[in-house]
Amino acid sequence: MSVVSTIEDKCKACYSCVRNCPVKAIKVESGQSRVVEERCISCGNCVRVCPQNAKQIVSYVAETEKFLGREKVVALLAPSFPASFYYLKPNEFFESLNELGFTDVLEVTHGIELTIPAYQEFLTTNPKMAISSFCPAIVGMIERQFPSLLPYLVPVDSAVLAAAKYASWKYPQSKIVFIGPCIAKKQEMIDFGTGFLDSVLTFKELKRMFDSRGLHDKQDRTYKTVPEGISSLPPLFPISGGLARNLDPKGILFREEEIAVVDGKDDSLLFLQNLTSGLNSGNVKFRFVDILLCKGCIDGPEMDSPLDLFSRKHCILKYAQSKEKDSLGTYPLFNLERHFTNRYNPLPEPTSTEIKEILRFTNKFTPEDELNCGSCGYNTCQEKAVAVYQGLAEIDMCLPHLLEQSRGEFEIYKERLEFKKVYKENEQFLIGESKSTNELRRLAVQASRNDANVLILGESGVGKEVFAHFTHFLSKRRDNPFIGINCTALPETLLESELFGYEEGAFTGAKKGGKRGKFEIAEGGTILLDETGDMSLTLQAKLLRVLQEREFERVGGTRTIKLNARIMAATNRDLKQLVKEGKFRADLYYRLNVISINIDPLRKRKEDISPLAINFLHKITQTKKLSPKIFTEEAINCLIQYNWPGNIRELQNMVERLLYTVEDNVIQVYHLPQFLSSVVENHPVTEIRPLKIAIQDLERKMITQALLTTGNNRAAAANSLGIPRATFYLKLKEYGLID
Ligand SMILES: Nc1ncnc2c1ncn2[C@@H]1O[C@H](COP(=O)(O)OP(=O)(O)OP(=O)(O)O)[C@@H](O)[C@H]1O
Repeated sequence: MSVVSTIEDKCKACYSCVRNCPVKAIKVESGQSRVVEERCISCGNCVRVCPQNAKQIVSYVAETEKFLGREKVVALLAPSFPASFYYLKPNEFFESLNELGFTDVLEVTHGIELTIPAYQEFLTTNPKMAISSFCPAIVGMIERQFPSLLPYLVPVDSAVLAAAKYASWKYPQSKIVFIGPCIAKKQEMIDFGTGFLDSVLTFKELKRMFDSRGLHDKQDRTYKTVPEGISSLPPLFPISGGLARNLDPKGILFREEEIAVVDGKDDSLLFLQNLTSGLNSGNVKFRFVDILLCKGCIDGPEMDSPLDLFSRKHCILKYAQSKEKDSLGTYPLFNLERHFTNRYNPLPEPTSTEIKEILRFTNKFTPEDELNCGSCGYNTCQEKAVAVYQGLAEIDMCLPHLLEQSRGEFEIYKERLEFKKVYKENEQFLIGESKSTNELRRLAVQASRNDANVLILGESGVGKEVFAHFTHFLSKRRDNPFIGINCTALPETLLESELFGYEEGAFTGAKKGGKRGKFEIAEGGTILLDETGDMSLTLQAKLLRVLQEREFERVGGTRTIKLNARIMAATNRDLKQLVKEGKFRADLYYRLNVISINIDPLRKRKEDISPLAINFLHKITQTKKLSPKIFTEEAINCLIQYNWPGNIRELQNMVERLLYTVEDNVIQVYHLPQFLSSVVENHPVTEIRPLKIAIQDLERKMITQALLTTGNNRAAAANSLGIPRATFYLKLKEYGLID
């Protein structure tokens, strides 16, 4: 259970908590920051810095109020109280506690007296360095981030736990309530305090309780006698270095230069990092490290004091002067032994390629683009990219990027329009880095310089239409329409009227005033006859005439219309074979085949897979307004290894599916469907998995094999599989093999 949580309505995603969390325990999800329990050390920095008060700490106030006034209750008082309740004299403060229902007051300083001998013994018997374990946030940090330092933590109870043991012994049948400035003590109670501590209140919570009973107004009251539990040891340890002074006031255990006094979250973190590497290289000379995550307990997150640190320290010293004793009291023997747990659970580290990929999402392509402004809560753009990879940050949480997006959308649009005619812009049509795609680019540029007919061959989904479109955009026809028409999708007569148009009354159901056909609509532009191989022989003859004469008539019309469109044709069928079989006119074939382009299947140009997948990820994310994601290198590897029978279309559909189904920022191998991940993992065929999925896999394989063996003849493929053509089409759609 985490002692800190977020009040969702209040969190406004300012990332203050992200910025101030020393252990990366804040995760931003859907614009809300939440505490990651396993990583949190309960230091309370997020509570302290949240401008919206959106972080709340677990409260035991209600529970405590239930036993106050009804049972014997001991207030176990942290020694920093004079700096928080500076406006009350100690006796007035004790009196207020008494009026609230506390029957006894016992100072945590007793815990110091109890633990000092154990610390001294540890230091005397252990020649190695020792790190104080009083600060629960530091212990939490070492357990989670610096496991190699665990053996150096002094295995002795904290002063609070020792004092709680003493209080339980001294006041049997009483409830023990620790009151202090620390949030991590709440976690310490949950983890170790069972049987000794019944509640933990913070100074802030206590003040609210005082307020509700009007106890702050009652000053100048005197406690009848000094409470029995008041220790006479000067309580110096809420001040940085105080423990070391309490521990070895005469400098017997260690020399001044052998003590490291460290405080504050940034210094502590840096110190522990340096200490870890120093120990590795044998460069550490300290005997004792007195370390606190805050700048002393007087800087605790729940001090609730307007005084500056110097004044707080002054309050403590003043109170300490009222204590005269410099020798320790005598106490019964308690078992103060303590164990620590290795909670180290490192987050995955991205490769530099993965970091680059994440940075691209917020338009950071070069080191100069990385502003390192810190507005996302991370010191550098690279750090933030790592957090994205680790699932702690969201890809688009970049203020300059969001500003640029909203401010610059219009400008960018304008700019794009201006660039429309420039080759560079059009180049984006054809994504891919393979030799084969580069060659396609070259051929497109070449083809764009003339008006010759183009025949584009290649398996289904390889990008034949994309190529045609690209060539059109490079040509001088670019400002006129590019019209694609699928010749298999329509029955013969409908296709004819779609291509040639029709006159009014040409057939039953013909529109009034007739209709322009694609040849007319494409005026000045380009027309792509897709799947030409499936055209009927009658239509082939009509098409041949158009290509020869460059003129045509509408269906039912007599007026001759000049063709002013460039003709391109595409097919996934083997046209030469169809010619041999008498299914495709040889003369039409030669007419179309002036420029012939053969596009390789995706499995033969693997270098294209990664850029294509990444490009689809970006495009689909933007157009469908989905949350951005990246692939791990291993996941991309799986995509590369697979042979993509449905080619680029299949890849595109797969990326879209993953964007919908994967909730994390990063698409990992285990998110991929089995037929993709197994390429890399090499699962045995005998592997037991859900039957439905196994059947789907097999079905998919059979379909792609049928397409391969029939030379992409869908009717023949359906026939060989023994299923109706309509069902076959549905299956192709289901497996992303057609749109
Ligand atoms: N080089 C490429 N860059 C970006 N996207 C591409 C590329 N090639 C193909 N695509 C995408 O893949 C899908 C299929 O492409 P296209 O329709 O051009 O293939 P095709 O070979 O004409 O298919 P079919 O034979 O089934 O008509 C489209 O969504 C297209 O945007």
